Amino acid sequence: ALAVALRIRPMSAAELAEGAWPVAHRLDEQVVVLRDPLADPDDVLRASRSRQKSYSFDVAFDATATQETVYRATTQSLVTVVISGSNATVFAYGPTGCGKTYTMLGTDGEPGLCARTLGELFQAIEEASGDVEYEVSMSYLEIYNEMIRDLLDPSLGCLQLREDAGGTVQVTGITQIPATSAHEVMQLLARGNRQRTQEPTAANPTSSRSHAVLQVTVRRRQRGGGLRHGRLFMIDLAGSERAAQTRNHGQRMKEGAHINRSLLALGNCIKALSHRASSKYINYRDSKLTRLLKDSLGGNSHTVMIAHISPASTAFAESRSTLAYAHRAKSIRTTVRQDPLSVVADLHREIRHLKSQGDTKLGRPGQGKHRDIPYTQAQVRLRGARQELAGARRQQVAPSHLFLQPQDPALPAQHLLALDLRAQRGQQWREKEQGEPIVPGDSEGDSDAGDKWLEVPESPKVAVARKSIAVVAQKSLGRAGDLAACPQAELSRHFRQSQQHARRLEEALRPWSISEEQRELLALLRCLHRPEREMPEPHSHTLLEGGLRHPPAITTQRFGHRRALCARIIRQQQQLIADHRLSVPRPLEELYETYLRELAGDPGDTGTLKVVAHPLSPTQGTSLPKILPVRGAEPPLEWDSAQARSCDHPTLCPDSLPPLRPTRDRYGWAPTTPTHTGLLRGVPSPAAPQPPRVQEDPTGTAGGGWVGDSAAMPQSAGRCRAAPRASRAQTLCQTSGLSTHPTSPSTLGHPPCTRPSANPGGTAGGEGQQAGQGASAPRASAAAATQGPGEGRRHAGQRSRPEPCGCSGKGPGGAQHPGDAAIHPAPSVRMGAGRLAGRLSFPGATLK
Ligand SMILES: Nc1ncnc2c1ncn2[C@@H]1O[C@H](COP(=O)(O)OP(=O)(O)OP(=O)(O)O)[C@@H](O)[C@H]1O
Repeated sequence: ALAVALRIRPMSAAELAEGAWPVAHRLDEQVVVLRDPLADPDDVLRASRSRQKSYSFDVAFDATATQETVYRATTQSLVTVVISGSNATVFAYGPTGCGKTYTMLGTDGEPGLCARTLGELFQAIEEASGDVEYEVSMSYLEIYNEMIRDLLDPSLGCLQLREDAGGTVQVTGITQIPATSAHEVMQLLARGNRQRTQEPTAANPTSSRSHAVLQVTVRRRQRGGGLRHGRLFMIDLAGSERAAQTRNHGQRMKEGAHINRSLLALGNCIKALSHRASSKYINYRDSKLTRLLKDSLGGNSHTVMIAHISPASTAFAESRSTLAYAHRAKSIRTTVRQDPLSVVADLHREIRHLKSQGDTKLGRPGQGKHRDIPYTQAQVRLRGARQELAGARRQQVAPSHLFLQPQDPALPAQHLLALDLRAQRGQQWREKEQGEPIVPGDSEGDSDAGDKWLEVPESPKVAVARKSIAVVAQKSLGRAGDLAACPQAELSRHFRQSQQHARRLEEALRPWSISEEQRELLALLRCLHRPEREMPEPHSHTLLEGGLRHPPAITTQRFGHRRALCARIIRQQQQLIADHRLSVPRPLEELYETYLRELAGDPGDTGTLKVVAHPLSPTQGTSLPKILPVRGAEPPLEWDSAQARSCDHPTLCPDSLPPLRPTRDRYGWAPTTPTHTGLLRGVPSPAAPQPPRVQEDPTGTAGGGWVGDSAAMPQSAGRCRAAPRASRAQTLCQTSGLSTHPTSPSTLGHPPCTRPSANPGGTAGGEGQQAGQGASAPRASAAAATQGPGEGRRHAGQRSRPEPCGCSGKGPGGAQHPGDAAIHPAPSVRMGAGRLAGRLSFPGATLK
């Protein structure tokens, strides 16, 4: 893009004399603010209008900026551009008397951009390598009243512009003076300036009445290479002026008109170039200035425009239009093209250079390569190495292919078949047992199926399919015999070997006279192949994961079996609950909810669930009771849930799930009714339900603690409630076919045990609270549960101290010590849904 800089000169003496004040300020390195001096702060009608406007540029300078600063920020970079053979342009633009000539030419003490640029240009040429030759020449012209004059030889008169075949605009017949030093150029420049038309105006006593164009041409010739031309234009434009401001008449006025016309043409070009997408045609022909600047503006040049303004309030209008002009120029984009001929020449030279390098490295003379013995030898060795590398690569890749083969291509088919079979059996069973219409994917129905569907015989079609899959699997296993026989360690070793082999080959190639590029290529190839060694491992992981996601038929079968068992357990428990008209404790509801969600695969509802059919209506039939979400409803019954709450979800702490079958050694519970030999040992048969009995409190201080007993249960502050709990447990065990532990405190009169209180604040309610306070009791239970199951059951406000507890180390909740449960799962169902079933069986056997 065209780089645009803005320079604000200091206030002149004349401006200060006429009482002007500064209205243009540099805000930061790029932003300039112009304040309207006529804006009346008391004008309420224009109060909302902004009285100042900011403009941003590539770089902005104020009065404090030195010539050196301006040079470094704008023009210095162009030196390298020009000596490398490209075009560059720097031009000063602005109203008359704003410092354009000062910036470009400067003074003796403060030389301007021209002197500095030329000084650095020659210095760079001097420092350039001996391979490159430079020739510098210069021409200096002015465009005065639309006429081109040679400032180095004014006698030539009016010169003409023409475009050469390459589209470059040239001034015919202009004097080109070779220069060998900056000093020489500056002398020529001074000579030309003396010829430049300069007249005093009211605005500037040394007003330039023409556009001055210094053209420095640098011819760059690379030894053995092509020739390049770099051109540097340094243009000091005449200042735009207003007749009223300059108070010009006659010739001055005519000059001013020409100046303004050419500047207007320049402005139009800038406008058109800044909207290049919409305006395809750029009219450079309106003035000599724009024709000359065609390359600089329209492309093929690195161009810098330095706009100048006065800070004075009296120059506000000119400053505003200049800022807008320069701001618009900022959006011009230029594309620097290189001389195609010189580019081609450079490329040829590069090719020759590379060829000669290659010849030297391979020991091959430029001519007669086939007769050269070292070259032929190198070719043979290279061919051999190539073959060896290819072999190594094949070896390296082969095991990857083995890994990539699926373990058993028939496996997916088997899975499909198993799923189909399962669905088919479920369908058959339901039709037979329930006569229900079947909804595909009805998981609840599947659960209900129990293990009956397992007994449905396999259809002949499925059996045939299974056999054919087995045959295919056998065949494919035979084909992949190598893989099966080759353990992973062996394959890894194989990879390492081939990798080492490749490295050895690479080492062997190193002393050869191969080029740097070839060596780099080899290294790259090795890097490319390396990941393949590591690839099989993640891939095998993926395969393994896939296998887990699609478990084999046997796993599916097992899972179905467990689910069926689980459903049976739940049914029987429901029967038990219904028969005894027991309320469902909240943890059980939660577990049940989790269970149903697992069945439905829906992690959604978290509301409290309530068994609708319970406790008022006994569970009917064999189907699961319907459970509806009841948000915010308190569970109707307190329940010692410490253990259950300590681990709500079976998948989160599966190891703490209570076993279904009571074991004496761990929990102090043992079945006393060996007649029940089903999966739920100790659970009374639903066919012969016995109502739960309320055990009399041996101490006579509390009721049985069962729901509904709360009214009858007096508060018993500070007393351990383990005894009635144990009594209830005992009662239940009697009714459910379980027996209390022979050494249970409830039967042995509470052998005291000293346990540190886990509830120092005494926030957990005691059993008396639970039983006697109805709905508030579960909260206390929950609080107690947070302190560890089986602990902290005492009344609120009870002080923390070791105290005798009337339990046998199981906690006052009777059977509620960690891991306590009345029913233990059979070993075969202690996984997955079976575990969940174990949790569900828990309250049924420990009910008070
Ligand atoms: N940055 C500056 N620092 C100090 N003096 C400056 C600066 N810029 C301009 N001047 C002074 O302002 C006066 C006018 O400057 P100059 O002749 O360069 O203006 P100009 O834009 O070239 O005017 P014109 O277009 O009429 O030729 C000169 O006396 C010059 O020394």
